[in-house]
Amino acid sequence: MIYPEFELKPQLFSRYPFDWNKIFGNLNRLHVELGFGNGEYISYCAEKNKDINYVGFELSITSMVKAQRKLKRKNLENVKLILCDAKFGLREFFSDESIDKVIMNFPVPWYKNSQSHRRIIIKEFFEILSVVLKIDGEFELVTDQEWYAKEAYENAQESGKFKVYKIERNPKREFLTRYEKKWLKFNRDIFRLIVKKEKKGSIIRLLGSDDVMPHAISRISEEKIFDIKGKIFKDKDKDKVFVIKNVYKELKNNAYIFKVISSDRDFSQHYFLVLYPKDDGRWVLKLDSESNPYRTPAVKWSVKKIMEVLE
Ligand SMILES: C[S@@+](CC[C@H](N)C(=O)[O-])C[C@H]1O[C@@H](n2cnc3c(N)ncnc32)[C@H](O)[C@@H]1O
Repeated sequence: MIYPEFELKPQLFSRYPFDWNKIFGNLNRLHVELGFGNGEYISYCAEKNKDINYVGFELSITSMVKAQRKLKRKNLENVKLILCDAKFGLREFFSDESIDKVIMNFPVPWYKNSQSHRRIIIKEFFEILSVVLKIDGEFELVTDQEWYAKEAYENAQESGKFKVYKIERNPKREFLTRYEKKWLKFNRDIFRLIVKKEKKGSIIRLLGSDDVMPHAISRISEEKIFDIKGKIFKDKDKDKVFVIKNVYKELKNNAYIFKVISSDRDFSQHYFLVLYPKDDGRWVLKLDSESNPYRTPAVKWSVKKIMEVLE
């Protein structure tokens, strides 16, 4: 984090979704960019429209740093950037009907079938949009891949909640993103899809408003600790899964550390849990202080379940 005023760390919040009016300190409209890259587009828009608040999502730390430098140079106060999967963030951090516009410029298409689950514009994405966009709010997708625009078009149509406009080929855009310039140099066609929300849908969010730090206290059988390494746990409806990748013993503190990977539906996280003895003979299991996952149902369940298994 080089300029903390531009970066929001959502894991540090205890209530979801956020009150964006409070975060920005005004009641301005809200636009969201998914995959902002090096931040050219979001900083251009935010400088031009000071009366609109912008939130950007990105997965690349390098891009995040570059984008923050741009915002600093322009001294912008109407942008917050988040390092997080855009689909997860759109679902969890925005309340119903709070966003005026969502834009995605040149998403990674994930061509291969085996990677298609990573595509953002899958059916569930339009369900999320149908909840978080205001009525008449827009989603704009710009891509150099015609099939990708068509897939998004079909998914939006199928959802039945949007007015879906015809895909435009080589639309006139007042600002060209880095990838747009790159593809235009190679004489590639550019495709734009715009959809407007007409009806509200429904979604189930993972994060709630009581996200306390999960922890468990119990008597355990210490000899069971290393036996659970490599074990996979699935709940009965398979919404939550976790695996204990490794178990370490801390020499100094008589404590143990578990490296865990958990998944809630399509969202995975890595984190560490620490297990240490109390004076009364019981043990405490909780998130390690260095580890900051979202406290999703799978994370909470992993703490409870591991303690149960060790009892
Ligand atoms: C092809 S680049 C386009 C960057 C920029 N929008 C542009 O047009 O120049 C795609 C960007 O999306 C980001 N990205 C990919 N999947 C993402 C996800 N699930 N959530 C947030 N950002 C993502 C990548 O890190 C990358 O910076």
